[in-house]
Amino acid sequence: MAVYTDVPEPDLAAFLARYDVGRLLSYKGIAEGVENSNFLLRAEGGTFILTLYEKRVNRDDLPFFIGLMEHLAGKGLSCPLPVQPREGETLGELAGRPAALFTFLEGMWTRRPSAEHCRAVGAALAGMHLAVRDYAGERRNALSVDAWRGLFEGAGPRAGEVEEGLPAEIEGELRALESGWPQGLPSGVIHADLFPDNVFFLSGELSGLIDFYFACNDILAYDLAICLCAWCFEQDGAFNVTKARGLIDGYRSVRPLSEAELDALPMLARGAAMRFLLTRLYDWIHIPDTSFVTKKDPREYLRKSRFLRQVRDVREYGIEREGLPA
Ligand SMILES: Nc1ncnc2c1ncn2[C@@H]1O[C@H](COP(=O)(O)OP(=O)(O)OP(=O)(O)O)[C@@H](O)[C@H]1O
Ligand SMILES: N[C@@H](CCO)C(=O)O
Repeated sequence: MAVYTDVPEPDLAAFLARYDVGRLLSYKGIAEGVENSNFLLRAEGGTFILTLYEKRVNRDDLPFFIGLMEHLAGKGLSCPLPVQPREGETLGELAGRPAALFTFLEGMWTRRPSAEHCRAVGAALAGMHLAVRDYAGERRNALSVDAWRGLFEGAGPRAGEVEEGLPAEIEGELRALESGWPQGLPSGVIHADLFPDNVFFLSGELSGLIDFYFACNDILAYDLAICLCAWCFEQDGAFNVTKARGLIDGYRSVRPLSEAELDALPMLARGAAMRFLLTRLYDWIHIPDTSFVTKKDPREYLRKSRFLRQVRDVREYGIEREGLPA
């Protein structure tokens, strides 16, 4: 479970005294998530999420993330809004860690996304891409194509323990990605981790997006490619074209994709599968089995990568291109 840092009640009460939220009524750790410690907190002034930023999040990036959520909420996008203290910085310190308080977002994430969920996610992602066009913050994507080889080397020879022949297979795919990675496509701030557990639905409607802690500047269509990987495969590994069509058409209903973006999508999707294969592989090898963090299976993304490597044209995702038959 993701509560790495214990928070003694007197420390929390002192932290909360900076805010206009009244007295602390209760708080409990949230088991989900792996990066940070999150607490559900009830105070006289309402229900909030308290986040303590753990080691894997770079302190210098926090103003970018917090500013981004403030910007998005200011544009009417439903996401956690950092609560402003009466005075001082939004980002405080609690139990020796950087900490901030956020508004609570109603809803639940869906474990069984439908094509309609995918359409809603596509539209919300495009809405985010439009909303961040005038966000001044910038953050390099430390997990983009130029970082994958380092991650792979960091996994080391033990990658072969996950599956025989895996190092050679990754090496071949990395070369293809490094030489064929698209250039010059529209870029901006992307979410970069918009998996089902980061999208809330309420009564069938999308109620908000959370977890902006991988957000960075990169190719906009790469964000859509990440969603394609995360939302459009069934649990048995089969690709679902109806979901892919929903996702991409949902996106295009808000922000049209250029021909160049459509052409690039198959390569971007291969890259997305590689990114999550490699980060999962790295954790699989380096996080001890005794850790309380549930490690995610890299083989899921290996299977997705294998499928996505066969795709030659975006129409194989079930969508139509203007002027071209599907
Ligand atoms: N603003 C919010 N409103 C309601 N629930 C929230 C909010 N923020 C976080 N949560 C809850 O906390 C959980 C963990 O949050 P989050 O995904 O941001 O953590 P994380 O450690 O960064 O996770 P990840 O491993 O996905 O990077 C969510 O699944 C959700 O249940
Ligand atoms: N969404 C990532 C975890 C990091 O947030 C994964 O499934 O590998």
